[in-house]
Amino acid sequence: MTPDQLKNFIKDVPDFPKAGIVFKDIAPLLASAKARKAMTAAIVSNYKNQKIDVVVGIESRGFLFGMLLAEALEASFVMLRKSNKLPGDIEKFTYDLEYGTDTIEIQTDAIPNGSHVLLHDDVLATGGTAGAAVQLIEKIGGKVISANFIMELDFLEGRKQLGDLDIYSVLHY
Ligand SMILES: O=P(O)(O)OC[C@H]1O[C@H](OP(=O)(O)OP(=O)(O)O)[C@H](O)[C@@H]1O
Ligand SMILES: Nc1ncnc2[nH]cnc12
Repeated sequence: MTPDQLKNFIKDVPDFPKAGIVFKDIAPLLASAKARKAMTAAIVSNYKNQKIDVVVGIESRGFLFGMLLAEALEASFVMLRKSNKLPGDIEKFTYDLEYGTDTIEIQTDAIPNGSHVLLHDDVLATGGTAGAAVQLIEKIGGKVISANFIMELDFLEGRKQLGDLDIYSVLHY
């Protein structure tokens, strides 16, 4: 499936969750086994020659394909969660969203020192979430080698929050 064909599985929902936001709903992509497989294959093929020890998925939509990618890449999977969800010692970071603020957390012992980490989320919008995620992962000893997204909202210039990090987004809007 080409990226243009995969775009048929992303539904635009105007004015959600706030007036003026066009929400990109991945529910049709999740519903189709064929589209899910094509999306996973597109991402995996981009990383086939790279050493990836850990896939970190961002709660909650980042967990969905994050786990499929970890499985396909035979990597570990680690959850980056919203506030007060993870037990034990944690690192946290508060950041701005396209529509509000949020805090993410990771367990301090989740990633062996120096591990090659692929960060995954469904959407790169303003880049606040992904930027916070990279800082948290590196603070606990991971080396983020690339960030990957199902889609990137180019007009919000989120990749500017990620410096010179390698970024691969399957779909662009
Ligand atoms: O680039 P940014 O502006 O930071 O926005 C991107 C983030 O926003 C959405 O998460 P949301 O907070 O809606 O949570 P969800 O995954 O639980 O639906 C999306 O899944 C990304 O994590
Ligand atoms: N417009 C959007 N659609 C879906 N998820 C998002 N996360 C941030 N902005 C979003």
